[in-house]
Amino acid sequence: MNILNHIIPLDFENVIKLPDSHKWNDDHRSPVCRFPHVQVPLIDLASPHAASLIRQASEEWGVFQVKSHGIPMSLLNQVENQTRRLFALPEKRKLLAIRSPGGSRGYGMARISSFFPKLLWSEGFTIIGSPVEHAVQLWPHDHSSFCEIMEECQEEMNGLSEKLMSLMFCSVGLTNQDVKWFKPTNVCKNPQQRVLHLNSYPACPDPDQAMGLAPHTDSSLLTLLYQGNIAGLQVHRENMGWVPVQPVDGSLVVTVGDLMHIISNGRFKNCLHRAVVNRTNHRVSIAYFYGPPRDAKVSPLMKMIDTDHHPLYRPVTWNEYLHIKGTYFNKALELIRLNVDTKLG
Ligand SMILES: C=C1C[C@]23C[C@@]1(O)CC[C@H]2[C@@]12CCC[C@@](C)(C(=O)O1)[C@H]2[C@@H]3C(=O)O
Ligand SMILES: O=C(O)CCC(=O)C(=O)O
Ligand SMILES: [Fe+2]
Repeated sequence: MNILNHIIPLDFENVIKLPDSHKWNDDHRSPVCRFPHVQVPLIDLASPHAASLIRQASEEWGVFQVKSHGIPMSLLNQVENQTRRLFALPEKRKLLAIRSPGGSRGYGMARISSFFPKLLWSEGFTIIGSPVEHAVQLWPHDHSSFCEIMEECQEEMNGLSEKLMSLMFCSVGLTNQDVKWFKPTNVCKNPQQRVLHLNSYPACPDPDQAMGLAPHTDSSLLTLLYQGNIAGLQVHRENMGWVPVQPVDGSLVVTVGDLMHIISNGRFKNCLHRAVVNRTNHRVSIAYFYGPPRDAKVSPLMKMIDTDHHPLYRPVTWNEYLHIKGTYFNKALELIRLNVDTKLG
């Protein structure tokens, strides 16, 4: 298959029947959890117990939803509207901002697509740092509202990610000083660290055979996801299967990424998740990937290691890990795992 087939999405506007290239078989579309009462934890960040609830959710699930998070609903609505505005553009215009092969920024199918035998019923747009360069191509005379709203979103999501990181550290007895590279400032100075990814899942003529976003874990420390009020995200829980994450008005989903799994020395679960599609509604979601400074080596934190808990992973930078993930996908963690006999020091 041509490499661009995994970057250029289908022109969904003009499709009335699911093409074979997008028909997934049952092995890939394993069913949802049989217990409807099983729900991803919803945590009120205003609660005095927030830190311990986050620890428990991160150890058991690797995912939770948060409310009272402080990001104004008006901003989330504007981000959703701008996202819909972008994906409603004609395919020809969106292709002006196409991601280059091997690149990370711009319009296209999610990078994981090339690791699966069938194509995804979705399109995405990744912003790293300033969105301006691509926004000018999309709206030559009217890009400023998109840029202002996306930049404000990056700033707010960065602040919330830092707050959640501090709570997670605190919940396992760490202070911010225990983590050399973690310097919460509330203002994200390094543009490379502001990764915002917009997802679009058009209504699908045969949702049971299609896949919005195939099962994956995120490479980040944490991912914040706004999914509006249309369901589609499912998380995998051992012994239960795929659990749908019900949208809760104004709340955000927080998933633990691979790098958090590494620095917690396996204590926090990295969350395997996927997105399914539906017949009637065009769903969009907005993901903010929070990671360490690009050149900082991250490794299991000293306080997570003792004679019973040897370090499980070697040090990696976020850039290096993204490269390994982009090449080996779900084998990436295995490839940086240390031998069980490796001793401290
Ligand atoms: C920082 C990043 C995380 C990401 C790869 C990227 O360089 C930019 C896009 C991100 C994304 C979004 C959709 C799912 C995902 C697995 C993918 O294919 O591209 C993630 C990547 C990731 O977490 O590895
Ligand atoms: O759209 C969703 O619910 C999931 C998005 C996601 O997993 C991602 O962007 O990494
Ligand atoms: Fe994801």
